[in-house]
Formats: sequence, C-alpha cells, structure tokens
Amino acid sequence: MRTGIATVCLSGTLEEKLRAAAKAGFGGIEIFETDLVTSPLSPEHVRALAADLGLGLDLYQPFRDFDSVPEELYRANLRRAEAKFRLMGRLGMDTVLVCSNVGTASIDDDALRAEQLHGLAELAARHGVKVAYEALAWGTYVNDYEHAARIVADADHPNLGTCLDTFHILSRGWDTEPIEKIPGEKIFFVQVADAPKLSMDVLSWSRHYRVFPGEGQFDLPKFLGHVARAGYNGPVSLEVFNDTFRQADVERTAVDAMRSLIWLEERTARHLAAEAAGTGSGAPSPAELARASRAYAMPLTTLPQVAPPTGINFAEVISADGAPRTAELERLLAQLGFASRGEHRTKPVSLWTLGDARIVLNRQQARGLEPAISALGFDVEDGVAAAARAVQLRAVPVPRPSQANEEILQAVNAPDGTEVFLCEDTRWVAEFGEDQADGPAADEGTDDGERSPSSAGTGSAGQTSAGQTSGGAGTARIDHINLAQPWQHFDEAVLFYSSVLALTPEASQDVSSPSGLVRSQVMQTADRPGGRAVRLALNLAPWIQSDSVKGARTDTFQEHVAIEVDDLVAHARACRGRGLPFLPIPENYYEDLDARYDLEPAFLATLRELDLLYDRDARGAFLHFYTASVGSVFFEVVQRLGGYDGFGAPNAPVRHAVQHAARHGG
Ligand SMILES: O=C(O)c1ccc(O)c(O)c1
Ligand SMILES: [Mg+2]
Repeated sequence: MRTGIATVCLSGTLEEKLRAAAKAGFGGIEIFETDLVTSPLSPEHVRALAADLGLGLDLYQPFRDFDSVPEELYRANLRRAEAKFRLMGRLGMDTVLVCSNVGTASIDDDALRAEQLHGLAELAARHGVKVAYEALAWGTYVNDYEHAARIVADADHPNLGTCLDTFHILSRGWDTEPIEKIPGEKIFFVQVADAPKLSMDVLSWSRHYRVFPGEGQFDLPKFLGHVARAGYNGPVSLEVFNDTFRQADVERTAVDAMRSLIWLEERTARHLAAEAAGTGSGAPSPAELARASRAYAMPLTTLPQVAPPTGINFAEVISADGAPRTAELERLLAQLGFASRGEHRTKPVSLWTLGDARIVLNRQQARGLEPAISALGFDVEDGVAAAARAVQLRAVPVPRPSQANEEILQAVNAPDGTEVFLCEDTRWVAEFGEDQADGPAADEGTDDGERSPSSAGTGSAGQTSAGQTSGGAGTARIDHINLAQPWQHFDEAVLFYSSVLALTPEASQDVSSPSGLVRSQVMQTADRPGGRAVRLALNLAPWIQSDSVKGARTDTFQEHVAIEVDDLVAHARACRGRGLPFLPIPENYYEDLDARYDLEPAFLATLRELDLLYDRDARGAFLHFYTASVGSVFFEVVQRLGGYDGFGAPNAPVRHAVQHAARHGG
C-alpha cells in the first residue's frame, strides 16, 4: 500500500514536514496550499528536495469553491485554476484536489456541475493534471461521496476522478459499501482520518478533532476493505486536522502517523481475510491473512500476529540509590506486605513480591529525580514475535546490553518513556537474591547473550520463588496500572497500546480534580471468567509535561500500581498494623456513600475506620484504598467482588482532591 501524509497534519515549516515525513518512511505527501505559500522555498526547490528525500508529491490541495456557480464566476474560476496548474507543473505534481463548493455555490444542478467539472478537467488535461473531486461533509449541495462519484461519472472525462475522505464519509454516517461500485480507476485519491464520535457541527469536528487511524472510533478497516475491492491502488494518505499534532514535535508525530497506517493496513488485511473466510470477527488463519493481503490490486503488508497479553508480569519503579525517597519507597512496600527478594546479582536493583505481584525497584536513577514508574512487564506467548511486531510498528527497542547469565528480555519504549517488556515467563526473578547460582538461568549465559527462547530452562524454579508469599497474604496480583500521559502523546499512546499490545480502548471518561479535568482512558484485554488479564488506565492532564526522563517531570502528576488481594479489609488492617501511610479519606465521602448505597452501619464504620473506598457496578462491588505518594508514585490495593469490572471511577475525584491537598500542604 502506498502511504502518504498531508502537510496539514504536521507542525513546522514545509521543509521540516517533508524531512519528517520522509524519515518516518512515507511514500508521498499532500501539499497544502498555505504550506507552499508561506514557504521561502521556490516550487522548483520543493520539487528537488522531495526528489532527494525519495518522497512523492502526490496531491496539491485544496482548490476550493469551483463548482455550482454562474457562468461569469465559472470563467474566473478556470483562470484561477490555470494558475494553479502552472504552479503544479513547476512542482512536478499531477493531481489536484477540488473540494465541493461550500462558499460561492448558488446553483443546485447536477448537469451544470458535471459540465463545469468537465471543463476544468479539459483545462487540466492540457497541463498534464488530474482533478480529484471530493465531497466535503458540509458542502452546500454536494456532501455525499456517492453524489460526487455520480457527477464525476456524468462528466465523463479521463482527467476527472473522485477523492474519498473517510472523515467526510463516516462523520455523516454514509454507508461505505457502495464504494465498491465506483470503478477503481475513477478513485483518484484516498484520504484517511479517524475521529472520536462527538456531537458537534461537522466542520469544527473535522478541523480540530481528527486523529490518526486507530486513535478514534471510525471503522476504517471496513472502509479501506471496500476501497481495495473497488480495485484502487493509489496513495492512502493521512489528512488529519488536529490542534495537538499541529504543535507537537514533528518527527514524533510523523512516526505516530506512520504507525497508524501500518496498523490500518494490517487491520484491513485482517478484515478482508475474516470476510473471505466468513469467520466474522474471529481471527483469520495465517494462510487466510496471506491470501487477503495479495487478493487485490492494492497489496497489504501484514505484521506478526500476537495475542493480547495474559497478565502483568511486573512493574518497575525507578528511584535514586541511597536517596531518602528510595528508603521511603522500600518502607512503603514492606508496609504493604511485600517481601524483599533480594538484590539483582549485577545491578543496584531489588525485587519485591506479594503473591504474584512483582515490583522491581531500580535504583539506577540519577540523584535529584523523583521516583517514577519506569517499566511494565506484560506476559506474552512469544516475546520475539511480539517485539518484532512492535518494531515493525515503529516502536523503539530499549537498548539493553546483555550480561552473561541474564535473561534476554524484549522491550520497547512506550510514547511516554515507560519501558514495555514482553515477558514469556518469570525466570528473570532467579537473578535476584543470594541463591542465584542455583537459578535455572545461571548456566545458560554466553558472551553474546543470544539464545532462543525455547532453549531456555523450564522456568519453574523462577515461577515458584516469585509466586511464594510471605506474611500469609493469600493470593495477590497486579490488578491494574495507571500511567500519567503528557497531553502531546495521549492519542499516540492509545494507538501504541492497541497496535503493539493488542489492548482494547474503552470509552474515555473525564474526572474532576482540583487542578483541572483529567481524561481517563482505560485500555484492557477482553472480559473473561475470573476477570480481565490486563487493565491499564492512561490519565491525560494538561499539566503533565513531556520529558524524555520520567522522573524529571515535576511531581504534580501521579501514577500508580494497584494490587488485587483476596481479603481487602484484613489486608488493610495488617497494613495499618505495619504503620502504612494511607491516603486519608474525608468524612463527607462516607456520608455520601451512605446516602447512595444505604450500607450496613458496621460495614460503613469499617470503611471509615480504615480509609477504604467502595463502589458498585451491575455485577458486583469494589473495595479499595490508596497509599500516600512517594514522588509521583503511589499504590492502590483493591478487591473485586462478584466480577466487578470497573476502577472505582466515582471515587477518583476524592483521590485527586486528597492528593492535591497533600501536595499543597493542605
Ligand atoms: O476543511 C477543509 O476545508 C478541507 C479541505 C480539504 C480537504 O480534503 C478536507 O477534507 C477538508
Ligand atoms: Mg479531505
């Protein structure tokens, strides 16, 4: 599939946009008129630069308000068009986008529109230019792609075709199936954008809220499947008007954009394969996928297929060695009931476990930085395949010098700088503690550190030692992780976790906090008996700053690890007995809880006594409490009763308010 991106998606100058698009691997670019008009580069220079960068100049756009006008205006429009065709000759561009008239249209007559567009195509042909006519969702008379395609058919000129733009089609809810009735050679260009479903006027929605494929709610694989079946094999080009992307780092945005097209391409192949096999939404077989990827004029590249993760293997917190905050973290873990499993054999890193919950405390952080959640391990079936998929999706591998005797773990960087480890087992825990020489990995080391995952030991020793619990806490596991996201990378993070890790985004929620609204985006694996395997909550707040070193951010944002236990009340009492600093919950909360749920007085008294929070959903109930924060990190302990499936969202504003007060000395 030929990929493209419109300059309007990116920040910077025209030259910066071209360079970033080329570096991210795009095949071509759409030049927005404003980007050229405001550039110091001559058209000839732009042409040479694009050629140097190996970037096709695929579309010049847009030419506005051409059709549906009286004769005199039509003549003036042709003159205006001819100037642009000459310019395109200098740029070496051969396709211009003409969008349906929104301003000067005064005549609603399809025959006249076909005649005027025919005249334009005739003029274009003399300049070697092709005209792609696009129905804008808010076009005065033409706002439906089928209507635009009919006019193009009526005009019947080889230099006139249509441009399909997913936003204009899906924002209006138009059926995409009839795309297949448009002859492939009459589709001159395809623009793709995703968007969250919002109820607002379509123009504002389009100009500010488009996002890259996979970051919104449109069914783009289905759309592109119809386009492939129509026989189209031209550029599939991103046209995303978005206030954030326009000001974010241009190279990052270009990579995010590229990832979105790689994702869309594979999803389209999967969609077509599933349809061909009649399996509906079920996963197609590798053979079916391979067949679908070659079945149409438009070749579709696929990726290594990976199943969603089956658990959270560990969470890593980073903090400076010997710093008071680090001692505070260690104390907090012990008070929570975690047992120290000792030091890593080569690094200043320790392992703490509570049942199957594993926290790695990495003390390699520079002094002066705040403790932060630095890495997450996910349980996957095949770490090498998962990492290969991630890298094909332009994720950056975490450089890890391999040491003799150490497990080789695959890891990539998430957009916020959190390292994401793809773990097949817990053999790595054998690298901690005194008896490490007996660990299953101890005799496996080689100088280059390379070995296939299947050549490793059984892993059972590691599993057992990590699974053992001290202090009789019963079973415990990591229930969810909550990460704070800088606003510049929020949509990118959603796409990253869905494309790389196969997590599914839920509808986002706004949570009030004293500093402003926090957008909470849950990404998780499928519901199943016994609960979801992986739950991740991404929190977006405007005051969270982007920084390559997480601990260098100010501590005005908070992230946490939530541990699920069997008996929360007993666990809370034991924690209290060990002197754990709980997040104190205001009395008003309990009065409101009582008003809402009419709880047993004795139960309510227990909640009050232990600073516990409570919630219910259609399936069950949720009990939880929070610890005080150390730097940006705190912990939550939860118990899910009767299949409760949420995160205690109604209690989140209470947590934000109390944490805010704690930070500001209130
Ligand atoms: O918002 C616009 O004006 C506009 C212009 C050109 C396009 O291709 C488009 O989708 C929207
Ligand atoms: Mg468009």
